[in-house]
Amino acid sequence: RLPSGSGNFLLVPIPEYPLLDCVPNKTVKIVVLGASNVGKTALIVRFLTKRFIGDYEANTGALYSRKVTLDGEEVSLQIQDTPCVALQSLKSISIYWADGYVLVFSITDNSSYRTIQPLYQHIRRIHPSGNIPVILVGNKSDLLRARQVPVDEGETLATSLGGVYFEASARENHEGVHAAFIHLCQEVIRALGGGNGEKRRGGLHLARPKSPNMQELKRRFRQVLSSKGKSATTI
Ligand SMILES: Nc1nc2c(ncn2[C@@H]2O[C@H](COP(=O)(O)OP(=O)(O)OP(=O)(O)O)[C@@H](O)[C@H]2O)c(=O)[nH]1
Repeated sequence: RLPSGSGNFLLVPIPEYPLLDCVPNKTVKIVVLGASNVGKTALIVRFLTKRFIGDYEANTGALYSRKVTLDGEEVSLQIQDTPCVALQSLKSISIYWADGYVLVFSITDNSSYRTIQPLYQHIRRIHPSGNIPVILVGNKSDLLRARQVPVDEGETLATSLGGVYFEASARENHEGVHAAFIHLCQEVIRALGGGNGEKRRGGLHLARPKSPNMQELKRRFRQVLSSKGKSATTI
């Protein structure tokens, strides 16, 4: 369990905003999926607290709820951590509920990379008609000597899933993790506010360019990155 005497470990559970405190009609729901031990919980905690938690209680499938500011808009973000990936057990986890998915593998574990494709197929089955926003995260990028999955394989896989690939280290830094989650949130907002039909929700009116193009997306992404020091989270 928790090693004693280390100031680097988060010893208290992360408090959640009560769901009632959510920003009305502006909720982004994200599920984090991947094989066991790839760092799903560590990534979520790093994103929400900027801290790395080492060893801690087993992942029980916590739901984290936070307010974040995206492009000047306050949004309630709900992130579901999932304890395992056995496809049959996914049915019992509320992944149907999600607006977007973070698919995580560890760059040091080829088998975790191979779980991504079947996981994605499962997501497609439950969202057959929609372009459901997905990102692929290769975690543990600090363990370069133990790398089993080359960067280009991550990129190729992400492209085939229709998403973007991020390498990150929940252990070493906040930036890559932050960039990945913020990118997904923006994709979700675009999908919810746009007209893909399946996921449009009544009452959700988020500012978005009428015809988003790559230049505009890059500009907004740079904006988020340059303000990262000010923290996009409200915790
Ligand atoms: N070196 C390194 N270790 C990491 C990183 N992220 C997580 N870990 C370690 O990997 C182990 C697994 O991390 P978790 O966050 O529990 O992984 P998980 O995917 O939530 O695991 P499950 O609860 O089994 O689903 C822990 O010992 C973490 O300290 C990372 O970026 N680099």
